[in-house]
Amino acid sequence: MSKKDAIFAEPLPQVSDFVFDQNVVEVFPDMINRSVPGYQSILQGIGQLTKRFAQSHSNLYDLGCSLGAATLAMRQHVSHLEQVQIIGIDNSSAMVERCQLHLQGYRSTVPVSIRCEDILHSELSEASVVTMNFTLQFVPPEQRQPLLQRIYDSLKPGGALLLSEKFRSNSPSMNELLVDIHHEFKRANGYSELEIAQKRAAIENVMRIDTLETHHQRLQQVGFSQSQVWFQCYNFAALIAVK
Ligand SMILES: Nc1ncnc2c1ncn2[C@@H]1O[C@H](C[S@+](CC[C@H]([NH3+])C(=O)[O-])CC(=O)[O-])[C@@H](O)[C@H]1O
Ligand SMILES: O=C(O)C(=O)Cc1ccccc1
Repeated sequence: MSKKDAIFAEPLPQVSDFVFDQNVVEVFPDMINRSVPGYQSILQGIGQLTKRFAQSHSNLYDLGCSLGAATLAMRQHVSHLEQVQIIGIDNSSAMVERCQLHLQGYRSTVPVSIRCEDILHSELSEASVVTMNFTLQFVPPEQRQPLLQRIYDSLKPGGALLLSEKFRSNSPSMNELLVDIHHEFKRANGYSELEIAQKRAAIENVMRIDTLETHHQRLQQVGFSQSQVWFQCYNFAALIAVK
């Protein structure tokens, strides 16, 4: 059981930019489950889609793997394949260390390696499935297209990118509605107004979110022939793009 997230529970004199440090690692499962609507459903879908798109003799990547939740979801669905390995990458050493410990608690015949690297500089090759479950939103906006281009180039024909993101609506009033019902979801999960406000202030400089239209356009620009939202709850969505 992970500890309860109380990172923003007390008033802070100044809210600093959010970082994935040891304090966040300790509460991460509780934080993500109480903050991201549909997180468990998305993990289940990542498992299902991995089963369909993973190929023998290929690499599967989990970019921004945190504690390896998507890595585990993927791994459960590829044991019938030959010569596959899963590579999880995260640039937070605290996350990577805890992820490695966590994965030791599960058994599988599918090899997994977890690397502490910046995904902007990782080598990607021979991929059949690349998962970015709420990671692209932390990449500087101008780096997103070059990163997606490298992902596209690393994919084998028929390979897929599984991309989950918080998004904003083009319409200010519809955006306000989605943000508001997401905050209501957080309140229902026990976060106070203060926690919601301080988290928002901490994250606004580090998490720059796009519209779904921008995501679809960018995926098309780098070469994906098809992209489709397969899950949405409030302002959170999961897309698949196929090479
Ligand atoms: N440039 C980067 N290079 C590597 N890692 C990065 C980078 N930028 C951010 N990260 C990492 O991306 C992760 C984002 S969390 C992903 C959840 C997970 N996918 C899950 O399925 O539970 C989502 C969230 O907390 O909102 C963090 O662990 C960062 O260290
Ligand atoms: O914590 C929140 O309320 C957020 O919106 C941040 C967030 C967004 C997407 C994944 C995890 C956390």
